[in-house]
Amino acid sequence: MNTLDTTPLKPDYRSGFIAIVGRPNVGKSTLMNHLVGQKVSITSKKAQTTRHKVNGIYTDDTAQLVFVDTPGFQTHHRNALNDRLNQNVTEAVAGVDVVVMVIEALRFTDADREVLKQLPRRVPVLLVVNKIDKGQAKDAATLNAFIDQVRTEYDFAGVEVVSAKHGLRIANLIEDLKPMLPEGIPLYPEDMVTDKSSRFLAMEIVREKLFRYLGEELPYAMNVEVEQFEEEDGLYRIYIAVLVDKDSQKGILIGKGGEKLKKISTEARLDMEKLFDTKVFLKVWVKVKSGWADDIRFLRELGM
Ligand SMILES: Nc1nc2c(ncn2[C@@H]2O[C@H](COP(=O)(O)OP(=O)(O)OP(=O)(O)O)[C@@H](O)[C@H]2O)c(=O)[nH]1
Repeated sequence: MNTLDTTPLKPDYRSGFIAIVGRPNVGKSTLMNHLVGQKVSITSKKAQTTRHKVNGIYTDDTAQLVFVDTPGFQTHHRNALNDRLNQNVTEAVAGVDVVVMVIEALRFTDADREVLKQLPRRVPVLLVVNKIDKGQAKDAATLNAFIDQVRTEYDFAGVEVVSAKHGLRIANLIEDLKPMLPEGIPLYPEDMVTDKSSRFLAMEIVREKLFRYLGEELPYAMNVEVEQFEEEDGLYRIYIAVLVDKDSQKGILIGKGGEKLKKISTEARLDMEKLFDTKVFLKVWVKVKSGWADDIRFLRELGM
């Protein structure tokens, strides 16, 4: 924490908060992971994997960019959980210095328009066109025509094109963002990439595995809770419960002979060992909690 005190005040140093918004699956988490150079948010091929906002922090000699990752918008699956997800988007955006609106190249939909509608007019919005590595988007004329079209939808402060997955033009994006931030000292220690606890990151890793290994709908009916997290002689002991709605879901998650749950736990443990740079003992088990997604009080207990 000393870093804050010892950081010399550089002239023109910039620092501030940036919200990354966009409809589900446009690549917000992938982008943030590249921006901060470490896996702090989770990614998945399925939509809506980001439930908590995660702060990713990028620091260099001239600026500190603090990213707030927001959950995607959810238009189907209406329940109390999704109402809170949408509420979180507006909350996360209030009070930031810049909004990064991520869209997919050559694909601008009503869901994107919905996101734009939620943005406060007084905050500058940088349009980031992601997935430029894909198909027709590689053709500059096609991409430019698409961008011109999207620019008619909103008064964007600027436009950048990237491929988050391949780390293309991420440095350009960082340079675009710097002058959009106010002058000021670093808000966090320079070596910090996230203000989320190890506990939170452990939970996110397990959630990512659930999305990766279960069918389309199932993970939406699940949540993950860290029951115990202990550090002892360089070993992390982590006990994680997966909460499901029904017995049948429990069966699917555990799999034949416990195989699926074992695979999920093993992969999660390996990711955690890499992230925490230490040995991890991980136990994941399944609990049935009927109707949890509609129980607001329960969501609060989970910190949502
Ligand atoms: N081809 C290509 N795929 C990408 C790119 N960026 C992200 N993806 C893929 O798009 C999918 C969704 O990425 P995420 O980062 O999880 O998207 P998200 O916007 O955070 O999604 P939610 O959490 O649902 O809001 C994943 O399969 C990524 O690998 C890109 O630049 N190019």
